[in-house]
Amino acid sequence: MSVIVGELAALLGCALTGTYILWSALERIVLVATNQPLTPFFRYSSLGAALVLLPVFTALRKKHHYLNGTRLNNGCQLAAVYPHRDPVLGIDFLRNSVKALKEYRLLELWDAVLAAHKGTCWYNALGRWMLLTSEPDNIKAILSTHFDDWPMKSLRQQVSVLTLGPHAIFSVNGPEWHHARAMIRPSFLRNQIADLECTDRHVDNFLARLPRDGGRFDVDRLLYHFTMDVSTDFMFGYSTSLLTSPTEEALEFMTAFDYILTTSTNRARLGWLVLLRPDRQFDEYVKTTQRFVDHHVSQALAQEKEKERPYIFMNEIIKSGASHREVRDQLFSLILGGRDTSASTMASLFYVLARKPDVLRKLREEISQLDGRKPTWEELKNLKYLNMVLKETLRLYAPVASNMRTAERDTILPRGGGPDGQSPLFVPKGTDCRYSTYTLHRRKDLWGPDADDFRPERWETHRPGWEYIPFSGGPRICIGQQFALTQMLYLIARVLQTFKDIQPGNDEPMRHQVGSTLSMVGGCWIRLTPVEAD
Ligand code: HEM
Repeated sequence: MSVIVGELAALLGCALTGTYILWSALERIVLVATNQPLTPFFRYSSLGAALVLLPVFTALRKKHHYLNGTRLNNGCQLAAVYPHRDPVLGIDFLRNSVKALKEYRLLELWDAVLAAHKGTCWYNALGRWMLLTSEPDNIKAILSTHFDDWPMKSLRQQVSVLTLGPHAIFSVNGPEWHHARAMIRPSFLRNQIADLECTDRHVDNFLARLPRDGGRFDVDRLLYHFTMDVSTDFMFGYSTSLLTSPTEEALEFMTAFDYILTTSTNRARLGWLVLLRPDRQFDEYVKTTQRFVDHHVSQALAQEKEKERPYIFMNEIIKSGASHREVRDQLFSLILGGRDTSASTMASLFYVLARKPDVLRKLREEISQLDGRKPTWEELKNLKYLNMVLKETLRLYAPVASNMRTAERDTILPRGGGPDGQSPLFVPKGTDCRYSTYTLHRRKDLWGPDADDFRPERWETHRPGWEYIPFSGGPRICIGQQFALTQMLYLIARVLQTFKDIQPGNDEPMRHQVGSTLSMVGGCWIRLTPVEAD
């Protein structure tokens, strides 16, 4: 009933404001053309007032469309609305979000909002109404069952275009995305992913950098160097060697890569306002990263470079017939997709291991089955407890902690409507929907009362569905999932074979900065005791 009343009121509002705007415009046109007013009520028309009423008219039209869609689509009900103090622009929510972001508790803020609104609600972001959800059924609809309704647009796409280029797999949708995915897929299907030789070389370099004297150090930075070295080696057959002897070119690339990654999210948040805030450094660094990738692509295309390994991702992509530009954008996507996500996950894991002696002890017991041998790929997969520990890390500290999609057309989400949030929800075309993986992975109704605790043992019985999406799900599921898991399992196993104890290097609480991936504030400081120190 309230939907019908609201719909009628919105329709009436639309009719009144629309008529006034149209009439004022006509009055002005007729006056200019004939020097005569159109009606005797001319003096009540005003172009200024019409301009002010235009956004009101647009808002009422959208509201009418939402209410009408809700009424006409069987079972749909209205979703909760965040109780804005400023419902026009939502400045209050923006201010809270910026404050929370600065205090490293943005994810907790969204968590509280979702808890207060039964898992789904509307909020106003500078005049644009957006959905926030942590409902597994909604996430499944967005990523899988209604995949075509929900392309990757808006902020996330803008970030990708800015940093990776227009052809990058993260920047495109529809046929272009199918094409990009098909181009990359063969690189990941090969059993070379299970070939640990390349990873092993970089793990050796990583282990060599770890202090053996029990001194505290920041493992976070070394992990980012490790993932960059290993990614570039797999992609180009040339490693940045940041852990050993980086070239000038590699250091320049790393500096540029870090800068554009940290600033791109903020730049994309500005939308078109970005034109008013040019950042020369950003543009320069984008060129630096492109030059770096270009250089290696050109070498491969000219086949000047002797193959150091039989299998290099770049050569596989080139074989697909892709243009130089496409190869560059995809390779850069793969480096971006792989470097920070894996490093962030492993940093969180080290932080936890330094504070969970029980987990560490169990892990070391399991690893001791290898009798000090380096694990093979099959052995890695059989280290059950290690696999559970990694799953639990990806649950609590999923590096891609939230994500967003945009409704391409009017569509329906299965949950979020009605007072209990369990009815279907009509979603108008153009709506941005943000989903919080952070909240989803910590929901007590889905994970039990100990959802906030790090408890790898839960994975003995838990068979996850859409309540667990560290690698996303559906057709756009992370293409590098197996590659990433193998690298991480291998590195952790080798560290535990080399060091018998991990201790915290400071008393700092774990805090994460939210960018395109999570990064640990202040790094991850630990102390290690080598096995031979008995
Ligand atoms: C812990 C490690 C990783 C995590 C948690 C992770 C997570 C994710 C997530 C959540 C997505 C979906 C993004 C979206 O739809 O907006 C994604 C996509 C993707 N990831 Fe990963 N990722 C990891 C490692 C890697 C690695 C190592 C690579 C490459 C070597 C990689 C390459 C990609 C690519 C290319 C996509 C885009 C797929 C598409 O759009 O079709 N990822 N990843």
